[in-house]
Amino acid sequence: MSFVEYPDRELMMVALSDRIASQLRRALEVQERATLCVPGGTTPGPVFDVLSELELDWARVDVLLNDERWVGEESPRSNTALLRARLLRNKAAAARLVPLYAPAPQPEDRLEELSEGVRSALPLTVLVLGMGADMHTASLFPGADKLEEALSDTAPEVMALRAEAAGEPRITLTARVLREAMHCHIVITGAEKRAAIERAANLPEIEAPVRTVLPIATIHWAP
Ligand SMILES: O=C1O[C@H](COP(=O)(O)O)[C@@H](O)[C@H](O)[C@H]1O
Repeated sequence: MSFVEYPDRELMMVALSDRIASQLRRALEVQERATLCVPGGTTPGPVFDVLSELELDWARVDVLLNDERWVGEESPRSNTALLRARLLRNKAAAARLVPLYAPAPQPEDRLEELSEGVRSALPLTVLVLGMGADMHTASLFPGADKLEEALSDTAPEVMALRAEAAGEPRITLTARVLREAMHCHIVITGAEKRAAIERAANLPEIEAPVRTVLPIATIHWAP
């Protein structure tokens, strides 16, 4: 794992956006399409704002979330709504959204069709992950009901998980899909998350799920 420390958040968001865009551009020189996989939550909004304005052949980019909370887009907790509002606009409006939510009472009701869409966008060209202070990444939460399977090499690409800390049911890419990404970035802010990621490096994945991607990740941190 490599660790990049920035003096402030604004600088980090601009530098990371540039790096993501150049990795996508390079991939598009040698392949027809590229996939950008991004987190939801409170951290990535400013990266989305910058990225959405960058010059790129967005029409050849598939955009996919790491995970989704099982809520409709009218909910302020919808990661898909965040994507539409902050990333899939300006120049990036031409990108294709690979959905990780479809209206239904439970994620299992739509799991097969959503997984099929995800499979069509694999492997991930550029993976950007967030992390909670509890060391979850995507929706791989410590204590989640099917975490062991979701971390295994034989997991399906997408799973529905439930965890007390997660609130609503979740749908998430599994660890093996994350680990197969060509480029992997983790974006975190603040002292609490820095301490958490340092702790994660010495814990088993079942206690610190983010550890599963640390060998391939570049961590971007700002205070
Ligand atoms: O629930 C989630 O949390 C993590 C971390 O979010 P943050 O608000 O602490 O930045 C996020 O990466 C994940 O995509 C999201 O569903």
